[in-house]
Amino acid sequence: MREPGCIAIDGPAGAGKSTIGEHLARRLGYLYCDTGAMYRAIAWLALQKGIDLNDGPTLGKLAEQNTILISKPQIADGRQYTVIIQGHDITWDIRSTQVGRAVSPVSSHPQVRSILIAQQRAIGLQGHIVMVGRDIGSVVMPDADLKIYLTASLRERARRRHTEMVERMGEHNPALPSLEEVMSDVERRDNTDRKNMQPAKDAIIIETDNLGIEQVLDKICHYVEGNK
Ligand SMILES: Nc1ncnc2c1ncn2[C@@H]1O[C@H](COP(=O)(O)OP(=O)(O)O)[C@@H](O)[C@H]1O
Ligand SMILES: Nc1ccn([C@@H]2O[C@H](COP(=O)(O)OP(=O)(O)O)[C@@H](O)[C@H]2O)c(=O)n1
Repeated sequence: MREPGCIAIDGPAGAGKSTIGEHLARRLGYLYCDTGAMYRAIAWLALQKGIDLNDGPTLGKLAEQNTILISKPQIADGRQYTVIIQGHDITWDIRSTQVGRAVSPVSSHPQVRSILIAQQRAIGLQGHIVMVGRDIGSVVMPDADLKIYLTASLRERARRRHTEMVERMGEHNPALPSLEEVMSDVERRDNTDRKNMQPAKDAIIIETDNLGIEQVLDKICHYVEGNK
């Protein structure tokens, strides 16, 4: 079998898609594309412009009229990549709690999805890419050579997300949400995302509750080897 050209990694919030996806891309020398960052960028812009998050047509136009630039990190501050929209570096802004609460309603609109999915497909056609998100294996790149669906329990995913926030914001930051608040945010996002988050029928599902990052990576590399 030939080397996998496109590897799709899907799954719910906190399953490990971005971490595993970036490590895998680096190990294979592949491009890495985090499609969630694109939806988050549109959500951020919508919040900036005070656009109603239920207004699909206007949000679709916003996605159509604004280029999202995602490039290699120019700043060594722990970022995986740099996200720029309308000349603003919003790499960390898109990780805010506010954007986290807005992104699912924004991404639920077909007018937004059709624009971003077309852009994601164009990126995927470059080949030798690890693309992460919710619907990569099922919708964006249905012919992907390898489809992985990562998941974990809600509690574990909320714990991971909260730990990440403590590391980024500092444990005494007054803006730091509690683990319970993070868990309800993740659960709310799961519920809104559910429609667009069904694993592809040919996806390999990996439960990661009791697996460390390296163990998940090794599992996936085993499938990559098997795919060659
Ligand atoms: N298998 C794992 N075990 C423990 N922590 C993990 C695992 N996978 C990811 N993490 C950590 O959980 C947090 C969320 O992971 P991330 O890759 O951002 O998830 P997603 O992109 O699916 O939302 C990160 O801090 C990451 O280091
Ligand atoms: N391919 C994708 C990727 C993200 N999304 C949406 O964008 C949101 C943020 O995606 P993300 O990958 O950054 O979120 P995390 O899983 O990293 O928390 C998700 O909760 C979905 O609502 C989507 O609808 N389709």
